[in-house]
Amino acid sequence: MEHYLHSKVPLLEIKNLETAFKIDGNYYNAVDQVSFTVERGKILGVVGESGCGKSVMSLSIMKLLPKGAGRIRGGEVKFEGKNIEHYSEKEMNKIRGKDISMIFQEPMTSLNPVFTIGYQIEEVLHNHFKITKEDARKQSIKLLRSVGISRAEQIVNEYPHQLSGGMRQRVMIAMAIACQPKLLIADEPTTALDVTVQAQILELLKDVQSVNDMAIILITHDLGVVAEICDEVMVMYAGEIVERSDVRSLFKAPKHPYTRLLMDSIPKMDVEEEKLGSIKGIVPSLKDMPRTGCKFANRCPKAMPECTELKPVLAEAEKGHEVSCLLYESSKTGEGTNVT
Ligand SMILES: Nc1ncnc2c1ncn2[C@@H]1O[C@H](COP(=O)(O)OP(=O)(O)OP(=O)(O)O)[C@@H](O)[C@H]1O
Repeated sequence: MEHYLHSKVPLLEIKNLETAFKIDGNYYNAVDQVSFTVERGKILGVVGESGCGKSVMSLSIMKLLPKGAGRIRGGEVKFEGKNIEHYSEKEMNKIRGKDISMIFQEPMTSLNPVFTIGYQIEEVLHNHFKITKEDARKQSIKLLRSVGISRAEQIVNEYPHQLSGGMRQRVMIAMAIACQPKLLIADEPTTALDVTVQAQILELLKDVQSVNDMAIILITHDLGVVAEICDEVMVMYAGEIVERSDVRSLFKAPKHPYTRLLMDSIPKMDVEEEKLGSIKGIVPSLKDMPRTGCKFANRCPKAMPECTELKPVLAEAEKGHEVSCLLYESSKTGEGTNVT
């Protein structure tokens, strides 16, 4: 019975999250009224250009916002049904690395250059488990093998600078899964790598996800990456979710003009490479964010006069497919159309 109840609770549940930064004495929201859930064992892609609030959102989940500058000022973050708001730093440290772990774009900044790879993985194990030095060493070699590093016995004695970028990212993944977390937050894990290595790392993430039955939040500016491995996708613009659905229906019929533009900028094999920069204009800074209407209106090729006045609501335009855009009736009323 207990197991049944437990499995009904989403792994991660975010409700109306608002995270703000203090600029010139005033707070501005970098994450604005964001709500979503992550189910056990699923991969959720979070996509959007630079400055859309993807990283701030994940730092909010981990309670790792820069002290003094950023704070969660509304909403809640529940992990396995428990609100983390009142967790102390000590309690959060128990969760970080063990239940939720994180990998970043550039492993060189997360790996400590003065310690060996083995030492760093073993430290994660010692932090969370009572384990002998010998067992920790065995375990770290096993972990390195599990992420496709064949020379694991040698690599444990090497330093980060002795490895290639792809190898360092594998090491980061080994560290992140060392305690078999229930949730892995991967923030642009392949951006710094060349295309072939990118594909290998994505494949590896998918493998470790299924072996460990972890959930993953994969943050990226690249919808192509989402198509590769995600189950669901959430498109963010200027701190808000503008579209959310399962991957298949998003790619089959993207609804938000922003999502369509992101899709047009996925590099195609036979067409000269275009980058995300091809969307006209830039994400406004927090201080310059439009205060009324849709935040994307001034860059939107489909903008109508009411778009700068009326705020669209994220609502179901089709079953399981939500969008926040006044082109859809559901976003005007806030009620799903219940199309089946
Ligand atoms: N420490 C900070 N102080 C003030 N503003 C910040 C700080 N960190 C982030 N921001 C602002 O919050 C907004 C969201 O930034 P965030 O880094 O989450 O975007 P992102 O979508 O993750 O982009 P990127 O892909 O470049 O990391 C941006 O306007 C950014 O300038």
